[in-house]
Parts: sequence; C-alpha cells; structure tokens
Amino acid sequence: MDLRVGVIGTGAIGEDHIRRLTHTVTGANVVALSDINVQNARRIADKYGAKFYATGEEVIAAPEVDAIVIASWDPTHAHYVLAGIKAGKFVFCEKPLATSANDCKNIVEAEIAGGKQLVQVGFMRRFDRGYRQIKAAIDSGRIGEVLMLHCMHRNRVPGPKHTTEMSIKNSVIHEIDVLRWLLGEDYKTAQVLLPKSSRLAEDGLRDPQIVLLETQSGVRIDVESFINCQYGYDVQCEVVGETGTVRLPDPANMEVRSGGAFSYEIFPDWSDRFIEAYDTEFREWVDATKRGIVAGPSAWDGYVACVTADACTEARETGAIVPIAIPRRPAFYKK
Ligand SMILES: NC(=O)C1=CN([C@@H]2O[C@H](COP(=O)(O)OP(=O)(O)OC[C@H]3O[C@@H](n4cnc5c(N)ncnc54)[C@H](O)[C@@H]3O)[C@@H](O)[C@H]2O)C=CC1
Ligand SMILES: O=C1[C@@H](O)[C@H](O)[C@@H](O)[C@H](O)[C@H]1O
Repeated sequence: MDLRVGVIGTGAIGEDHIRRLTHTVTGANVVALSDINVQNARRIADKYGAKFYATGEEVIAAPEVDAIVIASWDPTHAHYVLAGIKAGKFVFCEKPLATSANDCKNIVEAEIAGGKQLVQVGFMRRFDRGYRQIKAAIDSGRIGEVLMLHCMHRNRVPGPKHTTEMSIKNSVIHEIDVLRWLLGEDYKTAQVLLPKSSRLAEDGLRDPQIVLLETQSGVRIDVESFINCQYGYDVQCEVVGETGTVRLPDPANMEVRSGGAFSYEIFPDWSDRFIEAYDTEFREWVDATKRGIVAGPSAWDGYVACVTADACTEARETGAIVPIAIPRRPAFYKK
C-alpha cells in the first residue's frame, strides 16, 4: 500500500517535493496539504489531487495521513515536528530541524519520551552521489587520515528576507551536517571571519562569511559562504588527507565549445544541482517509513547541527573562537 503523505508548506521546495513524491518516487501518494498562502496551496492541491486543509495541525491530525513532510519556513518547523511526534506519525522535516538548539532539544526529548524514532531531517547532501563517493573514499583509507577540508557554498542571490544569521543557520548548516557525517565526528570549536562585504549585499547583510571549524580530533575546516555570488549555485568540497585528496565532482552537464571558448553551465540554484540527491533522499525515506524506521539524518543530527550553528553565530557576533559543547548522544540514537 502507498504511503499517504501530508505536506505542510507548499512554496518552492514543498511543491517540488510534492511533484517528486507524485511522479518520481514510487510507493507514496500526497493526499493532504496546507500552507498559509491559501491560493497557491489550493492550486497545488487541485493539480496533484490532494485535499487542502486550512492548517498544518489539521494535516497532521487527518486520519488519511500516515506521514508528514514539513517544508514551511524555518521558524515554523519545531512546532509542526512536535505536533507530528505527538500524533505518533513519521515526519520528514526540511532543514533546519529548528532555529534554536533549545527547540531541537525539546524535539529530541519528545521523541525519546514517545519511545520511537519518527523524525528525519532534510539534510539531502548525505544522499548526493558525489558526497557518498567522498565518504567511501575516506572510509576506505585511500587518502590516509583526513587533515583539512576546504569548502565553498555559493548562492547566486539570497532568498527573500535573508539575514546575516541565516547564512549559517539556513545555509552553512548543510556543510555542518554533511562534513560531520563524512568525518564521523563532532566539532570542537567555531570561528567566523567577515571579509570585506559585497556591495550587492543589501540591508546590512554581511556577505561573504568564512566559517572555520575544528573537529574533536583536530581536523581543520574552512567554509566560504557567499550568498550573493551572482554567477550561479556553486558547492565545492575538497578533503585533504595524509596521502591524497578527494574533491566533490560538479554535476554532469554538457560542455560547449563555441565562439572560441569552452563553457560548462553552472546551475542557478539548489533545485537542479541536488535534484538526484532529493530524489534518492525521498526514495529512501518512503522505503524506510514503510518499514517503520528512520534511516536518514535523525532529530539528533538536527540537534547537533543546530548547536554547532548557534556556536558559529556566537563566534560571528563576538569575533571569538567559541567552544562547541555537543551533548552526549543518548543510546536511543544509535550511531
Ligand atoms: N534541503 C534543501 O536544500 C532546501 C531546504 N529548504 C528549506 O525548506 C523550507 C522551505 O523553503 P522554500 O520552499 O525555499 O521557501 P518558500 O518561502 O518558497 O516556501 C515556504 C512556504 O511555507 C509557507 N508557510 C510559512 N509559514 C507557514 C505555516 N506556519 N504553516 C504552513 N505554511 C507556512 C509559506 O507560505 C511558503 O509557501 C525552509 O525551511 C528551507 O530552509 C529550502 C530550499 C532547499
Ligand atoms: O537549503 C537550501 C536553502 O534553504 C538555502 O538558502 C541555500 O543556501 C542552500 O544552498 C539550499 O540548499
């Protein structure tokens, strides 16, 4: 039987996930949805044959809904995740799990109190073919012990109402999660450097930013976050080991030789750049949910990412090197 999914938030990625659950992933069906933008949500409900509900809470309570996808704005996530846990339903929550570590802690505690893991966080880079290849290379020992990582996360232009804080809590949070997953260890300290700001960064936005992380074993990481780079969506990652390096491949795209020049298209945003990762993420989520388990990034991973992002925010505000106090992982969240 198909997994019957209710979606909260039908904006850019919410609609894309509805399309993917309907047309790309087998074994699932979007039966209910809600958004405060009622007109757009009704249009999407009609298009995909789902039932429109006036509130997210009604979607969660709907008897025909087995599992929830949350794709509303970041500050709304915690409330809906907690409601999903209370209803005993599986929840896929787009990143970040919440906008504060304290809200994440409440989610983790609620999940533990309920006695069953239900929540997966939308850290889709763990499902990307290139990052998976890097992980396999690291785990095989092919480049020796990892010493350093050089990463880049560039967006062409920021989304509406993007703030300096969001560059880390909404954007670099992807690196915070995926690098921790690649290395299999948590972070120890954070520092944020603020280079000269782009003149195209409006409303006082500090952009670019450089996030420096140190892991518990001493691996050093630099992440350039540049939200206003203008030329395209560009994610890079190079891992330097004792005996070699591995680098994230760019997605396959056509090469053009024309007019005396060689060119290679760079995607404009995340939706095309990571399309295969999102597809794989949802295939695996539907499969695991039908088996009654959480197999992807957990609420614990969302919590640790948020603790780290909060430390980065403090580091940016104070200019200090901030220690990152990662709580001890409960046995409930097996590694
Ligand atoms: N994994 C990834 O690579 C990506 C993740 N995201 C995450 O997905 C979420 C949505 O992002 P976008 O689609 O880009 O934003 P968006 O602004 O296009 O869509 C968000 C939608 O949520 C709705 N909404 C806001 N508050 C609501 C509430 N209380 N109840 C129901 N609906 C509500 C808005 O009306 C809007 O339609 C964000 O949390 C973002 O961080 C977004 C883009 C990529
Ligand atoms: O999650 C995402 C967006 O919300 C965020 O704003 C972008 O910076 C990220 O690259 C994208 O993957």
